[in-house]
Amino acid sequence: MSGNLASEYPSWKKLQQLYDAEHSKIVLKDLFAQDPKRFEKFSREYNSTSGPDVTMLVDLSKNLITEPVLDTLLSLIKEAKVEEYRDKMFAGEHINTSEDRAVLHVALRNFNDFNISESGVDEVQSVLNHMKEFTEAVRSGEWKGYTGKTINTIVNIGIGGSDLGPVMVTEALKPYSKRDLKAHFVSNIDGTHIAETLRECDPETTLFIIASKTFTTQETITNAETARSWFLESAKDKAHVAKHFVALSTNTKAVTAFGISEANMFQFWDWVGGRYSLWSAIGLSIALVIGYDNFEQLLKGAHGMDKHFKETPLEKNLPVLLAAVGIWYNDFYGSQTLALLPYDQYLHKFADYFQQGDMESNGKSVTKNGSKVNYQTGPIIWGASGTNGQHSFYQLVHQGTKIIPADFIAPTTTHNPIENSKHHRILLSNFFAQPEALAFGKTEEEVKKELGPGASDALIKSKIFPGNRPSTSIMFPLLTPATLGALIALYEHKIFVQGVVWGINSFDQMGVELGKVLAKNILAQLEKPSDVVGHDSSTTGLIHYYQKYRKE
Ligand SMILES: O=P(O)(O)OC[C@H]1O[C@H](O)[C@@H](O)[C@@H](O)[C@@H]1O
Repeated sequence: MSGNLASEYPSWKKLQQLYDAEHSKIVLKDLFAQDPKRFEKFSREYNSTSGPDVTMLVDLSKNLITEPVLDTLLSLIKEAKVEEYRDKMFAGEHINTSEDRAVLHVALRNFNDFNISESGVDEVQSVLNHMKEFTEAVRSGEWKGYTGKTINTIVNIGIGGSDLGPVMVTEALKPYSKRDLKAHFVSNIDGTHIAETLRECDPETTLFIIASKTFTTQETITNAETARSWFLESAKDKAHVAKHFVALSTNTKAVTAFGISEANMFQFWDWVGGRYSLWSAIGLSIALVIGYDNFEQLLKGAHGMDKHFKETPLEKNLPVLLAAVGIWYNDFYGSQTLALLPYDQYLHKFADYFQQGDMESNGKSVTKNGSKVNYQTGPIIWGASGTNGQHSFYQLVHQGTKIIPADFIAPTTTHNPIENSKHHRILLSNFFAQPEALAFGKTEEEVKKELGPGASDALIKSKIFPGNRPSTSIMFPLLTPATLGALIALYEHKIFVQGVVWGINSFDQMGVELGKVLAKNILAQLEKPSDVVGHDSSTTGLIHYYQKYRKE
């Protein structure tokens, strides 16, 4: 994050030479045949050294790497001063230079371990205490709605980082949830989202959580106002809002102007980036659903990974290793994407979550110094939970023209061992089989043997799997709150490492601004065709079409 161009580091040049000279010889089938210890060499086991026990296996051996390649990637990471920038982050230095802010999501899950001095860090525990007290009051039924009934429904209204984390984690940790507390998440400005949600809510028993770091986001404020009007249609008296609306924000002024008292506001700080905020007050819906103690386990699991990232040498450091292989594909093989493929239904929102986490962080094309990069930065993140993806897009991953690096993620044990864990055994056999098929493929000879004499050449060719398609496999015993915390932190730090190497600022999001400004301008012109000025003919034509056919 020095702002240097990655392509100027000596190791970058060496990697290019290695790629040019070696990549056609990096054939997984041969590498495994030549080295019976390849798995031992390229897999790492993580065991937490603080907080709850978390173990995880990260197997990098099915990646298109050799020891010289990995060593050079690690040298690149050293040359980019990743360790120095990591320590700056943990020390609270303002590494988000464009916004002059510290980047301290790690302080939200620190529990007084690392010494971090930045204003607000000393308030973290008191907000956690407030969250604990509040969640316990709601979950126990002690917190009553305006007619004296207990709360049985929560609606988190937020978007981007104020939505995706809570959605992903509450889904992932459903086995720990209070099943009689229904949770909804409203994000989209499309009125359908709030309208359909409100249809399932009773104003007497619903708690609205307005989650917005800035408390100015158009979608969230509009949805919150709609929810308040809907609520007041029944409750009538504005004084009842206090029992049914709470806010999670850094903006006290805007929260109180909305009508939510400071007592019902859960604070966080400008050094918490939206896409890194599930660990903050933004996690209130998570704590309500899974209980405060489980929420704390999530934080502690993440802290264990923070410690690992901060204290482990590069060659054993999991976020560093994931970042290294990602750079190899992204910048030398020319891969455009990374697929996240959890073989766990509870993680079905994991790829959606890291779409924002990774793409909003590293979707940049100028360095911190303002130089245009001459290499690829953040990958396109996508994915689906197994085995659904297999019956959808895996065809292209196996036999298409692109190289699609993929992370396969699975627990050894399921929360739902129904039918004697039969489902889980089938699921995991797919989890093991897919990376194997990707890596080793199926040769023409094998296809011919299978089809027998007389098979047409075209049929034979269509059944060949080229193989040599890379993947990383991540396993852990069970998807517990602490394990999930560690898994999320693993990817957060991977993103950090890559951002530092690419010299970009992973912690601003200037790219979301332009469209917002244009939409504001257009909103003021929607009334009549003569108001539509200052646009290209396409935009004008589209707005005119809307004006002609709309019915309101
Ligand atoms: O929490 P807020 O302030 O409503 O922001 C919601 C989202 O807005 C923008 O899209 C970006 O800034 C995101 O990073 C952020 O998560």
